[in-house]
Amino acid sequence: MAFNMVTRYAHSPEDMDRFDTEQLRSEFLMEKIFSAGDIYLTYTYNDRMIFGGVTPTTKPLEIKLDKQLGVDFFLQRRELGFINIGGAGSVTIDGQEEHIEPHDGYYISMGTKHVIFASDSADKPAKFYVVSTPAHRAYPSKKLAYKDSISMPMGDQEHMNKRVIHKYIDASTMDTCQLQMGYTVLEPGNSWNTMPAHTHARRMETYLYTEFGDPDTRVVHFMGTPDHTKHIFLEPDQAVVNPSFSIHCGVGTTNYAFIWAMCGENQTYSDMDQVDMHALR
Ligand SMILES: O=C[C@H](O)[C@@H](O)CC(=O)C(=O)O
Ligand SMILES: [Zn+2]
Repeated sequence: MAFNMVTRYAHSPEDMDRFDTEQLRSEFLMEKIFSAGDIYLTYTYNDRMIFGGVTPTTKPLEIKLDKQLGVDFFLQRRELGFINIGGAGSVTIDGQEEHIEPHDGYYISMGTKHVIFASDSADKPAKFYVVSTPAHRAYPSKKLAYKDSISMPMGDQEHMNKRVIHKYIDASTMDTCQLQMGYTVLEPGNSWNTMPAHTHARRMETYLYTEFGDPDTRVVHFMGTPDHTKHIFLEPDQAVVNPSFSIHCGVGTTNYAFIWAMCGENQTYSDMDQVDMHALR
C-alpha cells in the first residue's frame, strides 16, 4: 500500500496569470487520485483543505495523519466527507461498520479516531473521494445516501449545460463546521458545467472530474480571475484546486460528472458572485 500526500501552496491572481501550462498544471491539477490499494492525498494551503482518493482492494485502508498535522490523530481537529464513485464497499467508523453503495457518501465527525475504508470486491474496488477541512466542534457523523441528496436540476439543452446538482453536505439540512460537498451529473448531450461562471471570494473549491463518456473524453477546466482566465485539460478522475478568487467551470468533449467541495468563510451555497458574460476574458 502506498500512502502519498503532496502539498500545494496558495497563490495570488497575478501568480496564476503568469503560470505557463506546466506550472499551472503542477500547482493546481492533481493527476493521480485513485490508485488500486493506495491513498493519494493533497494538502492545499487554500483554507487547509485535504482531498484525494482512498482505493482499498484486498486490504482495508486507514488515513493516518498525526505527525504531519501535529495532532494525536487525523480527525482530532478536522471533519471528513466522502463520496464513493467506485464499486460497493464499507467504512468502519470507530468500530461501527456501514455499507457503502456506489454514489453513497458520509459525513464523519471531528474527534473520530479510526475511519477504515474497505471494498467488497478487489476486482471492482470502491473509490472513496475524501475531503477534510479544519473543524472547531464535533457534529454527528451522518450517512449521505445518493437517494437522500438534495437534487437541484440546472441548465437546459439549448445552453448545453443541462445537469443535476446533488447536494450531499449542505448546512441547510445538517450540521457541518465548514465542509460543503456534492456531486453534479451532466445529462447526455450536455457539456458545460457552472456556466454562467461564478466566483465566491469567501470560499475555495475543489472539483474532481469523473465518469466520462469514454476514456478519450477530456474536460477543459477554466480558472483564474474572470478577466484573466486560464485552462487545464483533464483526464477522468483528476482534480483541480480553485482559489477563492478563481472562476471554476468546464466544458467536456462528452457529458461527465464531477464532485465539488468547498470551505472557507461561510456555508451559504447561494453566496456566489455571478460573472457577467461580457466580463470574461
Ligand atoms: O459553488 C458551487 C459549485 O461551484 C458547484 O456546486 C456548481 C455546480 O455543481 C454546477 O453549477 O454544476
Ligand atoms: Zn463554486
